[in-house]
Amino acid sequence: MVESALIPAELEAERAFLTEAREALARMHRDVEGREVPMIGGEDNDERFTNEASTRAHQQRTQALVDMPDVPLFFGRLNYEAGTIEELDQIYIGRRHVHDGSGAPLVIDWRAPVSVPFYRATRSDRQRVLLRRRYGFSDTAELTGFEDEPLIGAGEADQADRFLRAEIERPRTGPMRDIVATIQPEQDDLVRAPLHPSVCVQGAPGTGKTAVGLHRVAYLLYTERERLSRGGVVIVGPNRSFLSYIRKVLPALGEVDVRQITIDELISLPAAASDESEAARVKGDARMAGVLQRALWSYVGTPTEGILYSKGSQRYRVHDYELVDIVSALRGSTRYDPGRNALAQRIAHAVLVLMERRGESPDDRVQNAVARSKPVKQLVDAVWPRVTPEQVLHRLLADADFLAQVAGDFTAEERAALLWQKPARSWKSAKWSGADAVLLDELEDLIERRTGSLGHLVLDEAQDLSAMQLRALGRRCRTGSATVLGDLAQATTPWAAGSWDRVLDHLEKTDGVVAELDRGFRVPDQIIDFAARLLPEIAPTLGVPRGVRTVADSLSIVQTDAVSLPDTLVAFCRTALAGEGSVAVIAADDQIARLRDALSAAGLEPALLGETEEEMDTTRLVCVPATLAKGLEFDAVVVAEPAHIVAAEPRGLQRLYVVLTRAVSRLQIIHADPLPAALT
Ligand SMILES: Nc1ncnc2c1ncn2[C@@H]1O[C@H](COP(=O)(O)OP(=O)(O)OP(=O)(O)O)[C@@H](O)[C@H]1O
Repeated sequence: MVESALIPAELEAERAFLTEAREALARMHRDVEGREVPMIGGEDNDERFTNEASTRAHQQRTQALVDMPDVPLFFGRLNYEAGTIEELDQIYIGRRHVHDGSGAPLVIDWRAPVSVPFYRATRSDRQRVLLRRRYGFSDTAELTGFEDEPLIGAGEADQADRFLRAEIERPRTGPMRDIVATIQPEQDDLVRAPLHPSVCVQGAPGTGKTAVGLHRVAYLLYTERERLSRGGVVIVGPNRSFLSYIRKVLPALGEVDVRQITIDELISLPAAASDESEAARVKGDARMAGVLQRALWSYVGTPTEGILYSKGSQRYRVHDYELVDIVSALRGSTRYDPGRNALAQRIAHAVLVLMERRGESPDDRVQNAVARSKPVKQLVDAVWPRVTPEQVLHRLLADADFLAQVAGDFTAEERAALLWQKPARSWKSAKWSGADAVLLDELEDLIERRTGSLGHLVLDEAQDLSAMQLRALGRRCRTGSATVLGDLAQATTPWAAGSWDRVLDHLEKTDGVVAELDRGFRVPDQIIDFAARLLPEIAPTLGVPRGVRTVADSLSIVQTDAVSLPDTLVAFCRTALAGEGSVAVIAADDQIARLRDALSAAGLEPALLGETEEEMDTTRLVCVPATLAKGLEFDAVVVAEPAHIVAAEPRGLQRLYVVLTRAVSRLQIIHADPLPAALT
C-alpha cells in the first residue's frame, strides 16, 4: 500500500475525490428524499395498495442512498485505454453508483459491465485495462493509501494476492463484511451467473459460499430488479446468530429489502415440541411425501348410495355406480379441496344431463344451484370430507393402524419412531415440532395448492436441510430460481439429504447447475490440513480443500488435565485478546457455560453466543456452543475438548470439522481427554 508520505499530492487528490463523491451521494439522497411520492386518489384496495407500494419504494430508494460512515464509497479504479469508454479513461468502482449534479458518473457500481475487468483483467488478458488501483481505508472509511497494479509493462505478479491476504487478515470486529473489493474470478463467475437456472455451490469451509450468495443477491437485484421485486428475495440461514452475523453485508451493498430468516420462521409455525433424533430423521425423509399423500386421500370414500335431487315435482336420480365413477375419476387428479368442488359440480352436471333428457334447458345457474343443494353437499361431505392438515397429521402420528395402512415401505422401527408416545387427545390440542410443521405445510399444499412464488431464494448451509424441508422451500419458489450453498462434509443433521442432485430434486430445481469452490480463504493451510484428516471418515468423496495462506504458528495443540484446562484456556484467551480481532472459545454445548464462568471469574468478560444475537457486534471474546458455530469465523479460536464435541451427537465428527475450521489466524486445541482417533 502506498503511504501518504510517498506521494502526498496524489493521495490528497484521491481524498478530495472521495469527499466530492460523498457530497454528491448526500445530494442524491436529499433529492430523492425531497421528491414527492405520487399518490392516486380514492380509497379502494387497489389504490391503497398502489400508494403503499409507491411509498415503500420511495423509502427504499432513500434508504439505499444513505452514506454509511464506516463503508468506503469506492474501493478501486481502472485506467482504460483511451476511447474504451465514452469520454472516460478512468473509472472509480464502488458499492453503488454516484453521479454529480449534471448526471456524470463519479463512482460506477461494481455490478455494472464496465466494472467486470476490475475482477477479471490479467496481464495476459488485459481487457483494455492499463492500470488497476486498489485503495486502503481505515475502519472509519478514511482513505489511507493505494496500490497500483499496472497490467502493461514491468510490474509485480503477486500484488493481487497480497491485497487479498491483507483483506482476509484485517482483524474482525462485529458482523461479516462484504468482499466486494476482492471477489475472486471463480467467485465472480457464480456472483454474475444469470437468474436462471438455479445455482448450487459445494464448497469447503471458508471458500466464500456465504459471501458469494450475498453478493449474488446484490448482483441479481441490480440486473433483474423488476422481475425480482414482484416475488421478492429471501435468504434462509441456519439460525438467528448466523443471520445476525451476515445481516450487514447487503445493506452495505445498498440492498435493504431482502428478508433474511430461518426455515422455521419461513414456515411460520413456532415449534412447541421437539423430536427425538430418529423421529426427526424419518419425518424429514422424502418418502414422507407419499405417506402424507396416501393419508390425506384415504379420507375420500366410495359412494354406496345414489343421490336424489328434487326440483318442484321433478325427481332426478344419479345412481351409486355413476357416483363411484365420478369419484374415482377425480381422485388424485386435483388438489384435495378443489376436488371437493369438482365433485359437487360433476354431480350437478349429471343432474343437468337428466334435465336435458327430459326436454328442459337448464343453464349454468341451475348447475351451480344443484351443486350447492343440500343432498349434493351432504354426499360430498360424506364421501370427500373437509379435512385440515392438523387432523390428518394427528391421526397419522397417534393411530398405529392408520399409519401402518399408509406407511408404504417404512419399516416397523421407523413407524414406531414416528408414533407419539402420548398422543394429544385431539388435533386441536396437539403440540407440533419443527419437523411436524414442515409436514403440515406439505399437507396444506396437498389440500390447496400454494400460490405465489418468490423471485429468488438463497439457501445457506443447505447441506443440513431435509428432503421435506427442501420441498417446502421449493414450493415457495415455484417459478423463481435458487442459490443453494453448502458443504456436504459439514452436514450435521441426521436428516440431511446427502447429495446436491437430491437437494435440487427435492427443491424441484432439476435444471440447477452444481459448481464447486475449493480455495479456502478463511483458514490457513496448517489448520485446513489438520481438519481435513477427518474427511476420509465424514465425506470420503470430497477432495481436500486448498488454502490460500500459510500463517506461521497458526495451529497448536495442548494436552492438559481436566483440572488445569480452564486455566490453560484463560491464559490463551488473555494472549489472544492482547492482539487484535475476535476470539472464540468453542466447546460442546453442555460445557460452554462452565468455561464461560471460568473466563468470567478470571475477569475476561466473555459473551455467550445465542443469548442476545448481537454478541459478535459488541464483545471481542465470545463463548460459542459447538452447535452454533456453523458459518461463523473468528480471528483466534480455542477449541476445548474435541472428544466431547464428537461424543455429543450422532454426527459429532462432522460437527468437529465445522468447529476446527472457524479460525482466520490461530487455532488452539486444548484437551484433557484423548483426541479423536481420526485426528491423530
Ligand atoms: N474474495 C474474497 N476476498 C476477501 N475475503 C474473502 C473472499 N472470499 C471469502 N473471503 C472471506 O473468507 C471468509 C469465509 O467466507 P464465507 O463465510 O463466505 O465462507 P463459507 O464458504 O460460507 O464458509 P463456511 O463453509 O464455513 O460457512 C470470510 O471472512 C470472507 O469474507
